[in-house]
Amino acid sequence: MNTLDRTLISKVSFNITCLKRFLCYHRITVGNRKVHYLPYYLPCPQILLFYQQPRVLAPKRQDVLTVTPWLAPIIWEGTFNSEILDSAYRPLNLTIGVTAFAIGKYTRFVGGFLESAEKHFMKGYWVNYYIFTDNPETIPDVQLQPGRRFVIVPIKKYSSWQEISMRRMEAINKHIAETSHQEVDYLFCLDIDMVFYNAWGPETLGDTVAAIHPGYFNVPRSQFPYERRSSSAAYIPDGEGDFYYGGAVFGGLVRKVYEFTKTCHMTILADKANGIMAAWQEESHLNRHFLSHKPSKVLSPEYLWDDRKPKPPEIHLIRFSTVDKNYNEIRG
Ligand SMILES: CC(=O)N[C@H]1[C@@H](OP(=O)(O)OP(=O)(O)OC[C@H]2O[C@@H](n3ccc(=O)[nH]c3=O)[C@H](O)[C@@H]2O)O[C@H](CO)[C@H](O)[C@@H]1O
Ligand SMILES: [Mn+2]
Repeated sequence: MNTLDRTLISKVSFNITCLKRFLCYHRITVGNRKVHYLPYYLPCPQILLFYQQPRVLAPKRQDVLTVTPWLAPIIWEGTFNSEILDSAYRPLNLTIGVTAFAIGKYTRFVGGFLESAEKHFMKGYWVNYYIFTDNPETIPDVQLQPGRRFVIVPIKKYSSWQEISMRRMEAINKHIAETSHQEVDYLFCLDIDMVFYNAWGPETLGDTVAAIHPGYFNVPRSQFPYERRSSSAAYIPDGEGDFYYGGAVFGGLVRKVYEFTKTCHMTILADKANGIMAAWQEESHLNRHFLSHKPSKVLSPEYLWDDRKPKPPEIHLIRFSTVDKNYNEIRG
């Protein structure tokens, strides 16, 4: 038996255990030109999945809005099948980046954030964590799963918490331009005072992704804390607005996040030149931007919850949530 045959046979015995494969035959000629057919299996390009039929007249969720008026999906537990999504996204070999800032006392959140992300965030995908900090020595050494990488990005500390929060747009934008555009396909920009409790997977991937703030998913837009002064570049007049998005979660294709952070940084600088700071800093600018540049995917408050809030019946699964903290102590 020649080497080719041997490889083929070992392939057969390997693949026989794997059900989701195509059975094929290899045509080989041996010595006296006699034709043999050896069976072997190829990875099936369209893996057969068995799942419940989606029913046109039986939507999975009737208690919540699952699509925006501009036809972007709003992601809620029960509306998607992770297996189908994984079978579409896994073969793409994507790398997902995460930026999170740990400046001053916020370094204390890094351990809980990373440990929980290792359990729940984009399991089975390549992941790069970019932790921006003014104090690299205090960042704990968290054991990462294979295929996941941790990068410390040294950054200076601004004096006020408002400035620290707003300057994230500038720092992320610069980092994409210099480094991460070559390293990741998608990028999520997240607050660090948060913990993952449940799976965050490929259902969150989209060109531009925003998350509905947990404090305002059930109130009329007149009560959204948008910037209401017309002198600000983040101004949104009464009677306008879709959702109130949180500043703690946004993302998308890395080049879209580049464009988005660039615009927000520019509008923040325009306000600064006019001696004004928006009501909720960069979150106000983010909301202004997403009003005229609608996100292509919207994450429900499952993806941006707050530990201090009781869980209402519409929230079936809390995935990522703000940990309780003493604002006076930590920002002081
Ligand atoms: C849930 C949510 O949507 N949160 C937003 C909200 O308040 P938050 O109360 O969530 O803001 P925050 O105190 O968590 O600050 C935002 C983030 O900036 C970083 N940081 C801040 C201060 C500091 O001293 N060191 C430091 O590292 C850290 O990554 C933190 O998570 O409004 C902020 C702007 O006012 C941001 O838009 C937050 O994303
Ligand atoms: Mn926060």
